[in-house]
Amino acid sequence: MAAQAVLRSSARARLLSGAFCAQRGGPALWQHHQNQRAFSNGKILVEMDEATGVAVMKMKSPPVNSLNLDFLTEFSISLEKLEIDRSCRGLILTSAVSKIFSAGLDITEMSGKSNEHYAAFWRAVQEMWLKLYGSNMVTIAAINGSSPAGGCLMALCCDYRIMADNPKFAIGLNETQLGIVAPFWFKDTMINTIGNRATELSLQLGQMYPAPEALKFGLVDKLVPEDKVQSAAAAAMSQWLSVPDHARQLTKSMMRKPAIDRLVKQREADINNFVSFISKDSIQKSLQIYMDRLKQKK
Ligand SMILES: CCCCCCCCCCCCC/C=C/C(=O)SCCNC(=O)CCNC(=O)[C@H](O)C(C)(C)COP(=O)(O)OP(=O)(O)OC[C@H]1O[C@@H](n2cnc3c(N)ncnc32)[C@H](O)[C@@H]1OP(=O)(O)O
Repeated sequence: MAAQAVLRSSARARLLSGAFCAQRGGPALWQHHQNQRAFSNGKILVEMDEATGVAVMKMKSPPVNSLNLDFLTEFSISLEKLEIDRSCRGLILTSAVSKIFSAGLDITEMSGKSNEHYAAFWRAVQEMWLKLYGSNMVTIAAINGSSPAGGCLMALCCDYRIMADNPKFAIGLNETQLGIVAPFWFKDTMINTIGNRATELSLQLGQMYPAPEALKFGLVDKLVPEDKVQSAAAAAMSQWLSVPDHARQLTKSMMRKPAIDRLVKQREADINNFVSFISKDSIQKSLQIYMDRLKQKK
């Protein structure tokens, strides 16, 4: 719990000092309506049911909910706001963009930018992972669309994953297909979910799994019809919330702390690795080819 406590207190200090807020022009405030509360800060909408203590976080950054620096900053602020709210016990993470959960890291943030920008971007990716993977809340991903790479990572950070039963929606860590490499903490998160051998296959091949295959691999826990994803997530949430918080939280921490501590210890080295890797000409070329292909498929 120590690393978690450090993380939580440093994030809280930043939040309260307004470091994020100054950049974004102030924190979004809760709007109250009967026993519902909501706030939105542009790319993310959070609705909280005060009766159940469950918040639904909807990513709404069209066209594909790609994770750019602004999005990641808003995501971390929103998550921290819920984390410090004692009345919030559970979080359902989903998308407000049709057919897409999240397209993963925004490739344009990793192309043609300065090393300072790459470092700031990577720190924000780390922050998102540390907060979501280390959350004390029950976290459930309601995966209502495709979810490659960083999108898959977000889902894997949650305690439970429910996906729309549509073979057109795929999920996986496909980094090698872009000519890049999933860092050790992406790998650890996947190993902790589906095991070593399945992760090795999956990562080397950069495999994207259509929903039914993702279920077979244990990458998601349950498939339901597309229009039942939210209600199934709410039902699963009430089951998870029936477990006493303190026991569940300590168990979660016991399972995840080694991975979290590993990144916390090597955070700066990991940023330096990312910057020197991503700024290589050969890597920039691979990303350019991948982006060109994405645009050509239209
Ligand atoms: C010892 C080892 C050392 C190693 C050191 C390691 C260091 C670390 C290395 C780096 C690690 C980086 C980790 C990266 C993680 C990532 O998340 S990379 C991103 C991966 N994402 C993808 O591959 C998704 C690509 N997108 C798609 O497959 C499809 O777009 C979609 C999500 C399935 C949606 O399809 P569709 O609805 O048909 O929409 P499109 O027309 O394809 O897209 C709409 C527009 O959005 C743009 N776009 C899509 N995805 C992204 C993205 N990820 N980033 C930025 N932009 C994206 C797309 O180009 C379209 O744009 P326009 O043409 O301008 O409309």
